[in-house]
Amino acid sequence: MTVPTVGAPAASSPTARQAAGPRQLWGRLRHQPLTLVSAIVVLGVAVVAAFAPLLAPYAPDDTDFTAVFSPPTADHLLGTDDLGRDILSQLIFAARTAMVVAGGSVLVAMLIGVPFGLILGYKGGWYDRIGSRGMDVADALPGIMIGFVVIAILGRGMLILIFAIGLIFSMNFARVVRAITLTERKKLYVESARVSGLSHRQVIFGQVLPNLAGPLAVQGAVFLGNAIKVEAALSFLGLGLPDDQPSWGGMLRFAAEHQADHPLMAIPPGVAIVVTVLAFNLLGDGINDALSGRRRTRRKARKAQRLTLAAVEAARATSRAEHDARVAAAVAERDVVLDLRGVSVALDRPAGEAVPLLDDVHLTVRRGEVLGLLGESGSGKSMLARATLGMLPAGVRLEGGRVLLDGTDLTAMSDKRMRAIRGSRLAVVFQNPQSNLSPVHTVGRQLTDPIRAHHGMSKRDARARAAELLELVGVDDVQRRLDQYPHEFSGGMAQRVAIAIAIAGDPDVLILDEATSALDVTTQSQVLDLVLDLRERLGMAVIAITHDLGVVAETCDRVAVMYAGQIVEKGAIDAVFDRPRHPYTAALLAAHPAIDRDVDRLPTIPGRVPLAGEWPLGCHFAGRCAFATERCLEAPVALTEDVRCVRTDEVVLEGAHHD
Ligand SMILES: Nc1ncnc2c1ncn2[C@@H]1O[C@H](COP(=O)(O)OP(=O)(O)OP(=O)(O)O)[C@@H](O)[C@H]1O
Repeated sequence: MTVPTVGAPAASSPTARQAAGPRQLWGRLRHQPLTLVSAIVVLGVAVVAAFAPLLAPYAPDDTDFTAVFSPPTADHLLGTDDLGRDILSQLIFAARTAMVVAGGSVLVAMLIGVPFGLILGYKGGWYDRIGSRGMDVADALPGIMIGFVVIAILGRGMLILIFAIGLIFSMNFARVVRAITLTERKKLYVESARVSGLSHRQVIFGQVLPNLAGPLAVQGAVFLGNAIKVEAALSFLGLGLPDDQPSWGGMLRFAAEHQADHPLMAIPPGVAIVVTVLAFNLLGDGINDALSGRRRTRRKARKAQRLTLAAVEAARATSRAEHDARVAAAVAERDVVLDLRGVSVALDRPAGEAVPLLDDVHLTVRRGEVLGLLGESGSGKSMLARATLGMLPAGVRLEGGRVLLDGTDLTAMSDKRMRAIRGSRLAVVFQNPQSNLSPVHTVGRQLTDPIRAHHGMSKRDARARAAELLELVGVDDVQRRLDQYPHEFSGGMAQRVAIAIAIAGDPDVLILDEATSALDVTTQSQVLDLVLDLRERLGMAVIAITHDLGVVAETCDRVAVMYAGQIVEKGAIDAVFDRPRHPYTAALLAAHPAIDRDVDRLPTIPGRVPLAGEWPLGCHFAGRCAFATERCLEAPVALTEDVRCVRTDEVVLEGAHHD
């Protein structure tokens, strides 16, 4: 059902839109003279349409038989037709018809197309496959034919015309919205919204839809022009509006009938159609360019970083030593809040076989402790977090094991109950501070939404609580900050806001998925200190997922080292870092620079982490790890490269292989 669009711009993506705040947008539009002229023309047509009875010298159906087919005169600036009706007045009233039909049909197209595209893009899978095939079929039909059919069935009239044109364009909107939603749903702010416990409806319409405002504005402008074209075409063919309603297409049809004797009559409606359609298209193009323009590079010099890395490390080391002793004693006393028992996760390949992504992971986290989940890229850290949150990606499923939160098995819970758990008892903060936040909502709105969802507070109380939370995470001037958008926050401040949103539901466990990796070292240190402070004040457990041994050493009480979907070693920080028992842990530690180690060249781990599906079956460290002498020899079979190592509570030796 697509109608070819003359010069239709590609819809700008929300990501591009994110780069432009309202002021930046206006700044860019000001430098696009063609867009400004188009906007003035569109505005002019809209004003003429709105005030047609005041502006037109005559009513559109006023006849003057003394001035039939009059050329332009002082009384009739554009002349008259065969009944002596004033052409200028008809043109002005026809502008009103054009704007009403165009606006109405774009509204109808959006009402049908936007929810359809949102659902296909957000749900994906079968919804998307079936819906997309439906859109393909609709695309194969010429749009104007759809108009003919609707009008043939329902008859002629303004509302029917609006519905027919809206139907023609609805699938264009659906296609654009679906494509953008497919990208948006993978973004971290959508994941954050889901983790914060919002329902699918709230996420789709509250989070994703506002991000489509830019592309929809562009599409809307272009399709307003196209709707005017289609209305004119149908009226020209005598299928649009009834003859007593003035329309540019109807005027053209009349002019065509009298073309031989009065060739100039076609000029006024023709020019009106061309100028208006062109203005809408250029306006759409201009908005698109302004939305997707690159953010101007800021030339502000960055403040010199006064603290050297060594000074930061030294300062932290002193406070850490005291802190560690205090926390270690407290943690040992505390009870287990999260218990992962034999969690296995697999990816279903279309061919049928299942590829393991997590293999029999056992992990416990105590109340108030900070557990570091360490491992190279692809080792399965994020997948473990997702399995814990019950948010596995499409095609990936839990194959076995249990996730116990305070003794309750989350894997047996319904989707609805899990949504209530996420954001209230389990929370997560992702890596990129800005991507954690929706670019089109104020920080206040992003904080109050989960607060209201979980605590059922009034708007006013939720705002007061949001202000408290911002203060808690160290944001100043909170009332002003609540009304600001994420792009007005620095990286560190945005991450504080993301943490405030995560702790809004007073979670028992906060997962930081590389939450400080994108920050500079000073800001990283401040955010980590904040997390340590919060866990002491709120008593929550923290799982810090990271590649960074420094972060683990400074922040965590215990560490679990992951490799190829398994935990290969876990234990207290001092034990694992000072006396690694698994060769992979030892290699990882050796590859990390240390301030007290003077080496020309750091050792590296040769090879690469095997991809999922390529994991070795046997233990490749047989006889080489400290643990082998203690436990592996107890294995019931002779230990060879093809034999899996025995698993124990504290150390699992399995398939770590790097050559
Ligand atoms: N959506 C997905 N579908 C299928 N496989 C996936 C998906 N996401 C990750 N994987 C696979 O699961 C394995 C573990 O990936 P995961 O993202 O958990 O690693 P990670 O340790 O968190 O890595 P990084 O530090 O780079 O985030 C990898 O082999 C990866 O290719």
